[in-house]
Amino acid sequence: MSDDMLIHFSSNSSNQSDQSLPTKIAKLEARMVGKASSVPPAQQQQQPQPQPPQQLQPAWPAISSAATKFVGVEDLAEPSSSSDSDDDNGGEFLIQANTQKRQKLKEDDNSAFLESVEAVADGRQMVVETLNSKANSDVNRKKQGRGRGSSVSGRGRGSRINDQTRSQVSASTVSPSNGQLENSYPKDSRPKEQFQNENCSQLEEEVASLRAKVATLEEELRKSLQEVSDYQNLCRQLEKELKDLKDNDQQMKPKRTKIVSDLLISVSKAERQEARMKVRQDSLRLGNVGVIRAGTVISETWEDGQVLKDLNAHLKQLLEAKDAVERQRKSLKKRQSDKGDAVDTEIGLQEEDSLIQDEIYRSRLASIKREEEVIMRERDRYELEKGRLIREMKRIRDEDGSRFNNFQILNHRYALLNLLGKGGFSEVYKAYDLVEHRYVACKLHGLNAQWSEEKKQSYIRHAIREYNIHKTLVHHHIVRLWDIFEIDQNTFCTVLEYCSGKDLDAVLKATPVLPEREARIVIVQIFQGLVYLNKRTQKIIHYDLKPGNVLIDEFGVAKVTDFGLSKIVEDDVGSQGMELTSQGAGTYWYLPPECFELSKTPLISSKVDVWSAGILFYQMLFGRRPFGHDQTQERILREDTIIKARKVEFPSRPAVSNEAKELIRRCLTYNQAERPDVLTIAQDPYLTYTKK
Ligand SMILES: Nc1ncnc2c1ncn2[C@@H]1O[C@H](COP(=O)(O)OP(=O)(O)OP(=O)(O)O)[C@@H](O)[C@H]1O
Repeated sequence: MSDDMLIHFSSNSSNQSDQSLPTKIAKLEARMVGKASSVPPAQQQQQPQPQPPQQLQPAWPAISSAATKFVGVEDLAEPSSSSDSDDDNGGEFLIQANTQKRQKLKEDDNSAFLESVEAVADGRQMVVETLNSKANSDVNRKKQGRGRGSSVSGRGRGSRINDQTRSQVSASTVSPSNGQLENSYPKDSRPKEQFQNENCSQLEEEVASLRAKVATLEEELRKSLQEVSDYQNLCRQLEKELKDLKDNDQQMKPKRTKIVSDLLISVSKAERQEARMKVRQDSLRLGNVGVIRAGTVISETWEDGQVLKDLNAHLKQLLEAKDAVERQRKSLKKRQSDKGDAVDTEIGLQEEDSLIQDEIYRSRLASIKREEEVIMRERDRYELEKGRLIREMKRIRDEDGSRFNNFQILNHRYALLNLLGKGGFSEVYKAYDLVEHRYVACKLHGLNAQWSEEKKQSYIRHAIREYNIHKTLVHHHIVRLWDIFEIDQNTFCTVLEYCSGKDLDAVLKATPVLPEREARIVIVQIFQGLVYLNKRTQKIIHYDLKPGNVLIDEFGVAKVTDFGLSKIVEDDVGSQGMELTSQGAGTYWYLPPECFELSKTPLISSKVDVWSAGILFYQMLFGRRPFGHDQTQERILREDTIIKARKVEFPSRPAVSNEAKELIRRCLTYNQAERPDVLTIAQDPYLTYTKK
């Protein structure tokens, strides 16, 4: 690291330095120890041999040589004959040379003056170089002492010092504009020796400051190295801690899983207890299932609870009161007509009495009616509660009868909690995924042990097909399917995204009519899911859209589920649609007329889902289905109810916007060819929201 840093420093400085610095340093070193310059032999040959002072050439050529060099300050690094031949007494030679030069100056003022200054500068330069060379050799010695000497770094620093010094020399001596002396060193007023000494001390100061900088940098480097080593130690320590934590985590995993599932189980047990307690309390108010025995046949019947009994008794009383008042009113009218032949004055009085009496009866009847309405509303509310109670009783009974009710952990990861509900061939449990740490819905598909092997295989094929379709669907308004696995020979499980709210069927049972605004946002979400199904490369017809297959979570997000009857639209399907091979399946109130076509195999498309969505929307708005609402599936089929469903009628109440009605009309277009498909109807302005 320290070497890198040094190389870095030196490479930076060498960018600005002259390239001949090693040569110069070598020369300076040679001067200092009195040896020959270490420049390459070829270069040495061209240079004049050093001469003893008494044999020194007259100053003029030496000065002129120095002056030639000084003119090009950037060329200072080039070896000159005078500087090359200088030893440690070089300063002295220059003093001599300058003395001669002063004489010459008198003869030639301008040129000689300039040359003199240049020679002085050259002398300074040499002193600088000598000092720098010393500084460099100090630094190098230090580095070599640490076994990390680098000629590159030594050169870099030296060259930088030289560059700085050179630029100072040039700046202080010659004006770049006119080449005239700026006279920071007066040529005649001070003796040369003093001048040299001043320069020397100045340069020594610089060298000292540079040494101080080097020392600071070395100190910083030492600190950085210490920091690096500290960080490395810290890293090693943290790595070890992380590894320990991971090992610990691995060891703790089964324990943690056990704690989580135990907690979940105790919460679920508490919920089960609470649910049963609530059912018991509600049964007292709302009713219970009783058993009727008729000979050997035992059947179940519903017995209303006290609240409903009281309400019904109250209603009966009101009815009796109403009958009584009406009877009184009738007899009053009869009396009036019987006394029609009385005297005029009496008639006047009696008429007024009769009118008042009649008004009393009328008023009483109106008040009974009002009371009756209140009680009826209350009874309806209790009836809905009763419906909920009956469903909850059924769920509890199914849970108690389920073989999965004892909190098993399936597939080593899904902790089964409480039963959500039971469908035709499946039980859906709320469960907790101990790997992904989220709630899921585990749908347990049970094959009837009595079924033939062929039927079992067909059911499994069907479920795998559903899984393969469903697992590829990833959309906010479609319930995700996470997993599928076998439990035993007759049971397998699909793992679904858990929706914390209710299904739309339960919502509509609790509140059969939704305000238009709420119904609209539900249908919009359903259509968004349908659009997704129809924008995929492999288009899908859901085929079983009904309130029970729309789940609404606690935040009000609606999601389409149950792809058990869905169809993949193959690429080669014509514009009319694909053949319906599973005719008869589905929920008839929600299927379009083409699905009941018997004369030929019906062709179906996404327009089936458009029809079903239209029925759903109608039901949310008006509290009933538009076709065959009170009929059974069997009767719908027998009476061709849907085949006859040519036109949709709207009740006058509740009031619903024309846009909503128009959307329903479009969805329930009888003729399949004229009915818009999913992508077309999704463009309906009613199904899009824009900022007003
Ligand atoms: N992903 C889920 N999240 C939460 N509850 C669910 C989920 N899937 C189903 N349920 C609930 O489980 C119960 C049973 O669901 P299932 O789909 O088996 O019923 P179904 O639609 O009545 O039956 P079938 O599929 O035979 O028509 C329903 O009450 C439903 O609301």
